[in-house]
Amino acid sequence: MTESPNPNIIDTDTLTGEMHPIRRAVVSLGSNLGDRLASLQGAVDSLKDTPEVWVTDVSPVYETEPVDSPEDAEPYLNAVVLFDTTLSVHRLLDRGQAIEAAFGRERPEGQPNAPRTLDVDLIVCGDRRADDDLLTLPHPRAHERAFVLAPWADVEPDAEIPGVGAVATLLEQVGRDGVTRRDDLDLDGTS
Ligand SMILES: Nc1ncnc2c1ncn2[C@@H]1O[C@H](COP(=O)(O)OP(=O)(O)OP(=O)(O)O)[C@@H](O)[C@H]1O
Ligand SMILES: Nc1nc2c(c(=O)[nH]1)N=C(CO)CN2
Repeated sequence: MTESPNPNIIDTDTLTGEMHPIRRAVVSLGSNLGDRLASLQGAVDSLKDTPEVWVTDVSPVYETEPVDSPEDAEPYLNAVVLFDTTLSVHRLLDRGQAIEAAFGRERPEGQPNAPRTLDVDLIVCGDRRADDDLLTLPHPRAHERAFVLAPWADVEPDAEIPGVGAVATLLEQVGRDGVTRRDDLDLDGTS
């Protein structure tokens, strides 16, 4: 756990001049190609190295059956990362996509949910909502995905998806089929 800065700090987006209060954000990490654990750890380290991002919690790792994926898709490793940030939500999206690219993420045309070395999805950022060509917040499918809800509930049992509901309740509804906590695997959130 890292100390968060003064919660009253208000920072300024250098690009837009917008002011952003500090917000608590959650990203979901996924990998089902290559060295899956190394990619997730790389994403955690990259988030920790991001200015205006203060990582507070890294969830346990889950091995999960591919959802809505090609028939021959391999199992995923999934985890979530909680952090405080003064970045705008679009900057967070950009940062997530840059981290995906740095770990070899490819986007084969016409193949939704193709195997990927690394996926970084922004799940929530405080109670911020977005619905534009680039970004939907809260993430529109997080509430139905045990591979997001189970690791999130482990590190923040009273978490809420704003406008949707409590993560623990959503997880009860969705169930834990297809998700297995891998206590033999560990992400280092402290380095
Ligand atoms: N909350 C969000 N987090 C990440 N990407 C988002 C979000 N909302 C919209 N997007 C958009 O979704 C596009 C496709 O992202 P990506 O290819 O990672 O999807 P995916 O992870 O395969 O599928 P899914 O969105 O179902 O998790 C991105 O280019 C991005 O602009
Ligand atoms: N188990 C699992 N299934 C998925 C995942 C994922 O991270 N884990 N990501 C997807 C698109 O983001 C589609 N399906």
